[in-house]
Amino acid sequence: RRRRGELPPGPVPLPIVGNIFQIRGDPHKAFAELAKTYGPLMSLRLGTQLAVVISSSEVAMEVLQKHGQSFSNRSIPDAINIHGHDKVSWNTMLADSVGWKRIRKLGREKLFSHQALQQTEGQRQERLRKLAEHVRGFSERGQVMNVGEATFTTMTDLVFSTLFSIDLTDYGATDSIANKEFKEHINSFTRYIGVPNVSDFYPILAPLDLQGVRRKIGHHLGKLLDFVEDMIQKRMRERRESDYQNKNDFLDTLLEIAEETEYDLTIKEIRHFCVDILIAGSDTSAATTEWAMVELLLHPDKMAKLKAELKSVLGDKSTVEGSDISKLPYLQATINEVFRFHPVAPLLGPREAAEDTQINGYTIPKNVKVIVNFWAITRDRSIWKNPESFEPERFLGTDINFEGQHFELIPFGSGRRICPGMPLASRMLFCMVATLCHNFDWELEGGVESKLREREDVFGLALQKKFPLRAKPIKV
Ligand code: HEM
Repeated sequence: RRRRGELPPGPVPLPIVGNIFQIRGDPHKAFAELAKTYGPLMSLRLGTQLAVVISSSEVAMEVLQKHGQSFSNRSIPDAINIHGHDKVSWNTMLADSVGWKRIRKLGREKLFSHQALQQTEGQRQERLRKLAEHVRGFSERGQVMNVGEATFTTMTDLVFSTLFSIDLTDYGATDSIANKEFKEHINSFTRYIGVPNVSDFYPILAPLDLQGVRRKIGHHLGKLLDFVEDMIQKRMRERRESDYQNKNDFLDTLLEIAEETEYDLTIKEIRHFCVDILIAGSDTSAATTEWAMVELLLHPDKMAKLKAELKSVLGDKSTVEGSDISKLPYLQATINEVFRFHPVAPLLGPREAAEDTQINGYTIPKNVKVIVNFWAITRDRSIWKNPESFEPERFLGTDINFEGQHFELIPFGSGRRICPGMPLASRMLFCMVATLCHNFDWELEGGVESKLREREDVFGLALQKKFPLRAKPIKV
């Protein structure tokens, strides 16, 4: 029995800095190391701020599901408090606000439902066809290609075309300058969001923005907002023309909704909402695809099994559709294993306690930051045999999936705040990996040394590869 109000155990904090110096290197790894001593429910003091870190699937279920109501708000980094983004962003709005409930409903019913995704399937098929064509060019010239760059471009393109029906590589100027700039803004945004910020550890210093993180984020966010504003204004002009043909993309759906009264959606909200989707959807999906290709290239036996399955199900078809996925169990097992082995959001989206809550006899006080260390769960030996090796077979014959009910595999989070883009992300991921593996054999550039560095990553909003994957495609 514990005293009411007793905090979860944790390392003794030093005056002023708290436990900051015990979090060296990547935070997910440092938290997992500390949890070996202090357990799966641990308190840390980061500067003046108290945080609670969860490191087991059982406690994750308590927090995200059983007490989900109390932990549905996000902990908002100071750097986001710019351009009014924190007030209207899907990611930061309070879970009991009218705005957040409305945007979730809209996502569920109008954008990411099975029917809505069927409507935008054509857009994605076209992008996948282009990807296959692009890779074929390299195979015909016998050249090594930057697979990471191609997956990022295609994923951003897939998200972009689902939103705006525009091919990012053709947008704007005669070459792909817009594409490069766009990538640069998304990459920089996600990189700076991952930077430990003094303003978050000592909120009293936040107005000074000592590291300039808010200013830098503001620059990139501003560019993305301007970019989307152009899209919206252009589309609104087009929609006023009498012969306008509906493009059936997210933007048309959102503008239609804004014209109705049921959702009470404003153009400003649409602007921030589209930027949220571009940021949340591009890097995460692209990094996961790149990690999938890395592991398949490092494991030729798994690649051979996958190719055999694709050949037997798809035959001569060169692209894969959403409806094919259920017939491809080894592909599903491979993607599950990639989500486990390389979780691109290792700490999910940090939450904040809305009220004092009792978990396992300890008290998590109101307003405290709550971090679920999904990475620690993916390395938990009591759940996974040989967690340090890549084995899709571990998922064959099990009913474990990533949809938020199996707490040992929650790459998209769980509960009320689960990733709304999961149905789109998983479709894009399955189709892209299948397209790259079904149509080509691959040779990894470099020898053993390059193989060792293939798994090095960089922490940010998405856990990215440190060195882009380079390999030679060979047309089959
Ligand atoms: C592999 C791809 C992706 C991964 C691993 C991923 C992961 C996540 C995670 C872990 C969260 C926080 C969930 C939680 O707190 O429980 C999240 C939130 C979110 N994701 Fe994703 N995501 C992916 C792709 C996408 C895509 C494609 C979109 C949109 C098209 C998207 C839109 C969002 C949004 C808007 C939120 C904030 C939701 C809210 O706070 O209500 N994500 N995602």
